[in-house]
Amino acid sequence: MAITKKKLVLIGNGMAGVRAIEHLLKLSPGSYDITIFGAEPHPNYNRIMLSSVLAGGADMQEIVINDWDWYKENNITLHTGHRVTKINTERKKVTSHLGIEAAYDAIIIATGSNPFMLPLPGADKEGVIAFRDIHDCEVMIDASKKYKKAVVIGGGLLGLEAARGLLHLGMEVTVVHINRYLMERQLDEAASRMLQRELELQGMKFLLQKSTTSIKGKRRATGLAFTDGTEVDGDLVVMAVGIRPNVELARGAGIDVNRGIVVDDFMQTSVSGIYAVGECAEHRGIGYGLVAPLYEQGAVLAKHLAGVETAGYTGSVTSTKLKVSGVDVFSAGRFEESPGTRALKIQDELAGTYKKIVIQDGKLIGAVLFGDTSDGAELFASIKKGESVAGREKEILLGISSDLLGQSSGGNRLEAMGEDEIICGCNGVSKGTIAEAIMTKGCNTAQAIKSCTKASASCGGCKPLVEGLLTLYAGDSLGEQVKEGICGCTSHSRDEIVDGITKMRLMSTKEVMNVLGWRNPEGCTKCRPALNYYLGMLYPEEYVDEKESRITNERYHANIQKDGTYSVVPRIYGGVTSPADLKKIAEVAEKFEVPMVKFTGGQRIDLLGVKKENLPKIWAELDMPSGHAYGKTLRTVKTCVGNTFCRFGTQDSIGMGIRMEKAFERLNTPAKVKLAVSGCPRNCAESTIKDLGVIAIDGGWELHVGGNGGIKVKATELLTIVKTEDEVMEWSSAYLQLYREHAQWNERTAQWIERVGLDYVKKALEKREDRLALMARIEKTLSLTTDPWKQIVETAELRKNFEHLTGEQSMQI
Ligand SMILES: Cc1cc2nc3c(=O)[nH]c(=O)nc-3n(C[C@H](O)[C@H](O)[C@H](O)COP(=O)(O)OP(=O)(O)OC[C@H]3O[C@@H](n4cnc5c(N)ncnc54)[C@H](O)[C@@H]3O)c2cc1C
Ligand SMILES: NC(=O)c1ccc[n+]([C@@H]2O[C@H](COP(=O)([O-])OP(=O)(O)OC[C@H]3O[C@@H](n4cnc5c(N)ncnc54)[C@H](O)[C@@H]3O)[C@@H](O)[C@H]2O)c1
Ligand code: SF4
Ligand code: FES
Repeated sequence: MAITKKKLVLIGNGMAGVRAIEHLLKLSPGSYDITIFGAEPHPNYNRIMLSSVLAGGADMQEIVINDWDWYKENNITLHTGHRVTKINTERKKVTSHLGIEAAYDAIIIATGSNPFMLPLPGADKEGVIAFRDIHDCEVMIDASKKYKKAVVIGGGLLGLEAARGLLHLGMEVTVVHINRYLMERQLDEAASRMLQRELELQGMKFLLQKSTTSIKGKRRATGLAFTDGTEVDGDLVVMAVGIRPNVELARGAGIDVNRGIVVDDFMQTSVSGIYAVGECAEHRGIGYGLVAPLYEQGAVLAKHLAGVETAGYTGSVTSTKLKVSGVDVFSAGRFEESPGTRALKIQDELAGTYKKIVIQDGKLIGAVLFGDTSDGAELFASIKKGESVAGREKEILLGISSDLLGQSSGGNRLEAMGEDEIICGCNGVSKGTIAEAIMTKGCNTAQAIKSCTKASASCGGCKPLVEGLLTLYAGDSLGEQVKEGICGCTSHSRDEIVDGITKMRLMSTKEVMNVLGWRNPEGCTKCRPALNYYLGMLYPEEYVDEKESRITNERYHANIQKDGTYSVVPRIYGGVTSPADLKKIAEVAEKFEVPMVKFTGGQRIDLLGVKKENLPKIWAELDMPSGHAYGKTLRTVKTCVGNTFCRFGTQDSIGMGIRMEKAFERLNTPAKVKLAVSGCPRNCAESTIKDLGVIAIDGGWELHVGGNGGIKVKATELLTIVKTEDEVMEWSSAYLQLYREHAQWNERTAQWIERVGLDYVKKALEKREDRLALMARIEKTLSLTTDPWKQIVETAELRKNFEHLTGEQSMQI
């Protein structure tokens, strides 16, 4: 007797529903007769990637998840362009708006959400749209060809991704946000302000704390009017103010509906045989608006329908990553402080990074990252795991918990993960799938894994984990790593850019961006200072430094402090001062009422709390060179007393240090450079945690390189041993120039040497002729430098400009 298959109807051909079907087909192939209704006229596609389509990072073909053939191959009856309007629970059939009927034994409702459209006067005008599907995307692309100005209402994830896409399409974009700061559902205020500054640099405009009252225009929208009486112009209005679960169909069928369709842990609704997954569902009072939890729901439902034992769905912790090129923002879990939680934060204005972690009962429960999101995947894994991080909080904050992935708790966490555990939430790719791609399909680069499994193809947040699995499974046979651009504005690597600049003799940042095809023609805070550095390094004589491409502190020649004041650190060669200089510093501190005078770790004197307008006056009165305590340049040469006074000293460390500092001061370098000279191996100047540390020995000097005493403490490695002070200068010059010519911008010597290997450095410096050539180039560069404080003090124009800059501008790079 032929067994009649059960009839399963999926309503909604979107991400969550089709995902459940994919799982079901794997778990129990052929056990159901499947019919799918989809209101959109397309096969199943990756909605997440619409942002990338708009921003030029992907085309429509690339975002299809399952093409038409997939439905045929799996014997699925597909009705696209058919909106189901009725579920008849008595006769057990569904009907579409065009009259097609399908009988069912089981139904999955996966109707997603509707974008919330503010019920404003004028909301029905032409040019007012949401951003939800391919059609909306096409409308925006068309509008950008005819109109100039766009307004996006809503500064959440969707609004900002829409705005970035519209900028890419050449429109002027204003984002109107109701809150005090952007993305308040994912970020705290500090991260949000940094994000806003970065997006402003990309050309986005913002109107915060604005409540829209109406949409202006006759037939077509021409702008918005606000409650405070102000207005903004715009020929395209995109509403991105949140979503509402699409529940009307379920409600009409008598299914229990709250905000979403109420489901139990097996995605079962209040009506037997009818299930719901995705954004339309409400589980334990929560409706999710991100793919990762919806895919988890789909996996549970598929098991349940296939009769495979499952513990059920218990809810998800979520993480988000804004998909805007040139800006790295990550948020996970409960990032807001509340009673009983402890928040630790670290902010580096210079590098433009911010990190916040939130801890409760010794466990990590939330995190916010800006500028550098490389720890995101690991932090998220720890949050999900709910493991104790007690005693490791500081390490985690500073990113030196070498192995949040778990080595500290015995064995690598990636190794310990189950095959079914999800690595890429956006695409629902498990560890097992990636492992199989690496081991049986020869995918030995992150790019190959992406093409093969789609892992890391959407927000990119899982990339560190994918790379971790590559190392785990491919080990030594790792192929060429994915080609990464220096930032989201370009896919060119540092070496390709430097090569391009040299071969085509490109002479300005704009020219580089144009000729090398930057995706974002304005560049961002990562690439602009980097290009400025590379051009200055390659053309020391011809290139005119672009002040506007420098970070704030370098433009002001002082470090901005948290209260907006600055710090002044004069150059004190080798840390050796004189009564006359000390008097001068004291008088200046008194006269300008400097609130704090402090000795720095690098043996300098820091005048803290100086008002911006007083900077040139203080520099004039001090009449001392800039200590460059603010720049990517030589900071200090720390010295011990050496054989001049110390009974252990074997050489004149003070003399050597002063000679080095006088030689290399004002040198632009990829990242800050700190030096030290110790008079004997007791190493009182801490030479072994410096970028270049010199240690005197009997009859000579040891040169140590690649140390770091900052966030990631690293001891130096021995480069060479020399006999004379002249040789110290020759090797130091050659080493610093090699670093200048080969490191990536913002890469400290420690990271550079870790990347290229000490052997590479030794080999490049072993021949004297090579050292002399490098030395000649550094000397040329050094001969062209001037003291910036002196220059500003002596140039009325520079001084005037300086004084006229506003506080707001000072916060931008
Ligand atoms: C531009 C954009 C970017 C995003 N980026 C991210 C991101 O980076 N990360 C992330 O996690 N999430 C992101 N999201 C959210 C994510 O896309 C959604 O959470 C996800 O698509 C929801 O899946 P779903 O299946 O529940 O709904 P959908 O994917 O919306 O699918 C529902 C489908 O059902 C159809 N439908 C509705 N009613 C009926 C009916 N009565 N009959 C037949 N068909 C019907 C709809 O037309 C739709 O095609 C983004 C969303 C957008 C719009
Ligand atoms: N990268 C990602 O993960 C990503 C990208 C896009 C969309 N999404 C998802 O898509 C869904 C929709 O995104 P969304 O950004 O629209 O939703 P959202 O609810 O996260 O954000 C909406 C924003 O609009 C603001 N807002 C509300 N009313 C307003 C008004 N009258 N005027 C101005 N601003 C107003 C809110 O303050 C809020 O910040 C969400 O579930 C989101 O998670 C995720
Ligand atoms: S490093 Fe040696 S020479 Fe220098 S102060 Fe210490 S003991 Fe003296
Ligand atoms: S988690 Fe977003 S692409 Fe993998």
